[in-house]
Amino acid sequence: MSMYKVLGLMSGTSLDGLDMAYCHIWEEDGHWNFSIKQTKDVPYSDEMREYLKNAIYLSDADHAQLHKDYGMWLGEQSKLFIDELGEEIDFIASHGHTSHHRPEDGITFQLGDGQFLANTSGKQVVCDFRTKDVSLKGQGAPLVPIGDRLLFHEFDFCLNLGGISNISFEKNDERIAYDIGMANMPLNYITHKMGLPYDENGNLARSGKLDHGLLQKLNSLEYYRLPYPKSTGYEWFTEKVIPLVNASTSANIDLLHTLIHHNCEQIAFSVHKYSSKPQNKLLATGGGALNQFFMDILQEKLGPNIEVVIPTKTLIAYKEALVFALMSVLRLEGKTNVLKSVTGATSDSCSGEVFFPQGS
Ligand SMILES: Nc1ncnc2c1ncn2[C@@H]1O[C@H](COP(=O)(O)OP(=O)(O)OP(=O)(O)O)[C@@H](O)[C@H]1O
Ligand SMILES: CC(=O)N[C@H]1[C@@H]2OC[C@@H](O2)[C@@H](O)[C@@H]1O[C@H](C)C(=O)O
Repeated sequence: MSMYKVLGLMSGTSLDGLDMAYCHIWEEDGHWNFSIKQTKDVPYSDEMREYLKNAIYLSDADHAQLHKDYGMWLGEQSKLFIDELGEEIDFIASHGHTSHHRPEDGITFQLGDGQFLANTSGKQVVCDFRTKDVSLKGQGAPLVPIGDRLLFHEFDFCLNLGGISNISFEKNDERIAYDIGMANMPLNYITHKMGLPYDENGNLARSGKLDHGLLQKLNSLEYYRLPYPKSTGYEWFTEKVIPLVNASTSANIDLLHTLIHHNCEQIAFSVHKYSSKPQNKLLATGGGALNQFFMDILQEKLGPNIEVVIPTKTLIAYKEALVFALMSVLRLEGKTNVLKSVTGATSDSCSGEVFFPQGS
């Protein structure tokens, strides 16, 4: 039995910062196991957040520069964390930060150059986990469901509430997953206007009231009627969601309240459609699981037959970094780490580019 010591790096759509999870991962009797040994969150400076957020609008030259600079920054942060750990690691698994995602045009791009990351950290790196799947006509997302299947099989549904919400579950022995819609992205859009990073615990949303007109317009968005496989991102949010939110004259707290109801209705719609047992367990992770009002409304909309399980804060915040660590192990063992049943690609794949440190 080999035990891998992996540093997983994730930068999500909420743009809070870099999530780092040092994990032990091993396979025993045909089952994958994990232990998250230590974690670190490096918040982005306002300047860096703006750069990453606007990367989609950069010129080719500036985008290439940011790719290299961010790769070096990831390497520096990894080196600092590894020094703090005081332990040797085997390799780094880096998701990077998505700047472009248009799978229908064959495009997905994660910032954070793997070679510069490897050179700066002095460690082997596995990164660029989405391109191969998109080249196979897949959505290139979500990727975490392979981890849901291999590490969290005791749950009927795995729901992640980051900037975007996504869900995964088994159906006829196949893993199915897709982005349901938005989660914290529009909530943060409103709280930023109020001068707050986010709505702690959902307290502001709880004090608001429902804007029925907005709820109905949001629920009517075409994306929700598309069949899976499907994925979404910042582009959909700016083009389709923001205009509806901006058109409402409701107070900010009412918008927060309504957006949470809307999210939970869409999640409940998916879960009810695909639940096949009398009693089901749903694992809720991502920052939204820390929003108590969100969790209360979710449980209310799901009803008593679906139990919402909220895990430790470590798993809530670092599950995605952990799964990219697992994906890198699978990549180096030459095993499938991206499922066509999830992404709609023409085949499963063993995805990720590998870089070895160069120079001294
Ligand atoms: N205590 C809290 N109360 C309410 N909301 C919270 C709390 N903590 C975090 N959040 C929300 O969760 C967000 C971060 O979630 P997370 O880190 O899972 O997103 P992400 O990984 O960037 O997104 P994605 O998975 O879509 O790429 C914050 O921006 C905030 O909106
Ligand atoms: C293209 C891209 O970066 N997509 C992210 C994003 O953030 C959440 C959702 O949209 C999901 O599709 C994906 O991330 C997670 C980690 C995934 O691939 O499973």
